[in-house]
Amino acid sequence: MSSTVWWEGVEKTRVLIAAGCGGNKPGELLTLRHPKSENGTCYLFNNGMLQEIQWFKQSYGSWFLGDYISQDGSLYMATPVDPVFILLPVFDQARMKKGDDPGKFRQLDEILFVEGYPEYQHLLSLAEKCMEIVCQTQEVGSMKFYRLDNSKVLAWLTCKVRSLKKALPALDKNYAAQDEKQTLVDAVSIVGEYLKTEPWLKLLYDRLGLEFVDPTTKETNTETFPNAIENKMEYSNSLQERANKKTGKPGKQTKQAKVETGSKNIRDMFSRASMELESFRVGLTPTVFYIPGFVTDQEQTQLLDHIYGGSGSKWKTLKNRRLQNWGGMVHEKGLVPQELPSWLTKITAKIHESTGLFPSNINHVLINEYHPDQGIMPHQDGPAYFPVVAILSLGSPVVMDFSPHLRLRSSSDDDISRECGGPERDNQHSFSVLMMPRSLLIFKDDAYSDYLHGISDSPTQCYKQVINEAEALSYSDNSSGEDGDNKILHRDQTRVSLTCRLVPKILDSPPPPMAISSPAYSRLISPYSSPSPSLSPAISTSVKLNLSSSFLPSYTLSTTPSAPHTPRRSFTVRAARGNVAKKYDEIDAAPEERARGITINTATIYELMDAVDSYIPIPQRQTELPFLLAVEDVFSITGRGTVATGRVERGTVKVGETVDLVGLRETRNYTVTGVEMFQKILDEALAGDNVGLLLRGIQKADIQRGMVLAKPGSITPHTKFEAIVYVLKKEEGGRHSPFFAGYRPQFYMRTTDVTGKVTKIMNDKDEESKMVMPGDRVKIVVELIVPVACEQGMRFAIREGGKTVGAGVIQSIIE
Ligand SMILES: O=C(O)CCC(=O)C(=O)O
Ligand SMILES: [Fe+2]
Repeated sequence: MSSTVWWEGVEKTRVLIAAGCGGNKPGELLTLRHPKSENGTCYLFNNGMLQEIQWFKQSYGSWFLGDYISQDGSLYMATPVDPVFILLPVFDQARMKKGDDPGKFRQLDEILFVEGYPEYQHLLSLAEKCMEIVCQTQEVGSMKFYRLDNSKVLAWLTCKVRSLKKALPALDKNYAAQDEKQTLVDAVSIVGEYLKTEPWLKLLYDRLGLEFVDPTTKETNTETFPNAIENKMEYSNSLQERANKKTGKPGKQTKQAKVETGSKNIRDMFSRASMELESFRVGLTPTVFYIPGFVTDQEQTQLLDHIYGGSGSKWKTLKNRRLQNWGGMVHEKGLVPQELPSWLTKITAKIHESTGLFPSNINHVLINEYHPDQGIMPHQDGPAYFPVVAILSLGSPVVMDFSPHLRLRSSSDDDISRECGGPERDNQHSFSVLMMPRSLLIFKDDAYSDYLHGISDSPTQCYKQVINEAEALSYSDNSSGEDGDNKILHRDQTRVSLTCRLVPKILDSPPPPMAISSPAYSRLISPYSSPSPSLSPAISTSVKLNLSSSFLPSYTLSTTPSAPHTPRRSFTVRAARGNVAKKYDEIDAAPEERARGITINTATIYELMDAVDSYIPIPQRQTELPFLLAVEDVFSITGRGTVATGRVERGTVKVGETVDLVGLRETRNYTVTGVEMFQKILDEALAGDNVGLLLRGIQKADIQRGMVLAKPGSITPHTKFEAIVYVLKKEEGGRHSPFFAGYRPQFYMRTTDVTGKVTKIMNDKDEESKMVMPGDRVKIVVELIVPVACEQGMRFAIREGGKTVGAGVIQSIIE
């Protein structure tokens, strides 16, 4: 989905259409080197997505924006680009390869230190996520080192070219009409727009067995947005001239023009799918997508025929269901691959291409079969597949429950009354999804890492409170589940699901078996250790986490101490919605689950909760102070208005009250017209509550993370302050080198990073000093580039591209 936003705070207002911005966050403009031309080029970085900016201009035209006319009638369009292309030359250079030697392994922050281009540092976490696909990595302690690997780069490029070649005929008749080899050449030349001729493009031609064609004429046609470090939205007219000068070879002119219009679409296509995916997002947070009718009836039948058609030996019987494993064996260190059969690659390619979420083809599929009274225990999928999983459902519908990790609640007495969404349900953070046959469920990131997912083994399930009821039911021809108001689903058929994931790490052979196999040792190193029979019977522990509000630490937890001779405890807790007590240990212990890479180490969770509970005092809610909430996210709710979410840091706020919106822009005030907690409407919110505040008269674009909502007049925005900071040492994960006055890191203040400059450095005695070494504690003066709501005593972190390098507290406000 694209949205049009005003881009303010740059010298001249421009109109930019950007993908997936959601309208309220224009994102950051970063100046990076174009991967082909190496010229400084402006990219948009938003929501973890890197986008290149294209520029379109008509000879005459201006924009009418509200009551303002922007004379620049150009249209800037941001389209997602695979960051691997952009980072490739940087990683290439960083390995300092000479001749045939493979070069050096380097840490990400070193690699991204590009002379004259400090904004590469913003891509740190993105690089961490995406560059393993083209790098070899080595871990030493907590440090990770990367080195670009030519064969991986070529494999990745070949894959890009192949999927592009496959997609071209569907996009443009010209491609459909030509022969395959020509389409391959066209695909390479499109990909080549993002590659330096030496070495990549030549190597790629070579690998594909094509004759290398000098693509220099293409380079002049680049229409990406050029660099302007000081004035981000300035552009050079020469670009337009260049764009107009089509320098294609004579006779190829028409073809060239066609390829170019096509190529714009095609560039988008790398991520267009993920833009469209946005419309399938369900629930507010975290990231869950539900796509009804992902496969047709016919495709469903064909898949089931293949699943049941084989020899039958593929099925493995588990305790509570049957399972087929396709794609190879997953080990903690990666996948020992086995080719997927073509009927599976067909469906996985469809998932890969239409969602745009997997960096390369899905290579692992689990097929689970559930009879109506079978389910899967709450679990987390293994780290090998992080961060995304796609589950295709066939056969009977079912409800999948998600419950947050550290907040597993006990089998308290009201569980049964709660089971179907009774009024007392207080599981603010749990949620459920109705999975209809032929649908695709995708969950990623937080939903993958911070929640357990499971399916109860009850043949009837309640779908009253699912986050996707409308989406699931509107598409379904099956309304037999409706049972008055109770919304009970009768699972009267077998369900089959395909859990489709990508294991990026490929192993050549299985890792050697563990040399030491004592249970105590394996418990230390693996979350999957089996209980030793001699240590049973285990002691049961009752855990009561009272999460009546979202004020995190306000639970009580009582445990029956384990007897001294029983080092292992068993924990009996209830599934978030089930009325059947579950032994989570069963999952820890089940070798089949372990082999599947499922991880749940509940014992450690409870040990951790024990420790947390006895260690951290319950904080007092600071309800007496003036209200303040730091905005974490903003949503636009059709028909209702704009909702800002976040945790109330202090004070209280009631419906009808006026609040100031402070920071990043001029302070304005708005009326709170609604206060909501997870699925609960409230009259007021107190310090510690995680809430959404519905605000009157505000557009989504006017409010963003980093602003605060506060009692009018209680806090003001500032750009300059004096602070005491501690700069982390290298060993503490901090910088390796000193910094000087003029240093420009990001200051993480409440919910956002703001760039700022350290303008003055002072030692303990208030004498000005020149340099700050890692490990130093100093006083500094900071000037932020935008005003932020801040005050004396406020803490912040100093970060470089997402990595914390220091911490500080504001001593006094200067401006
Ligand atoms: O069958 C499902 O929908 C869930 C399967 C699952 O969670 C898994 O295979 O890890
Ligand atoms: Fe799972």
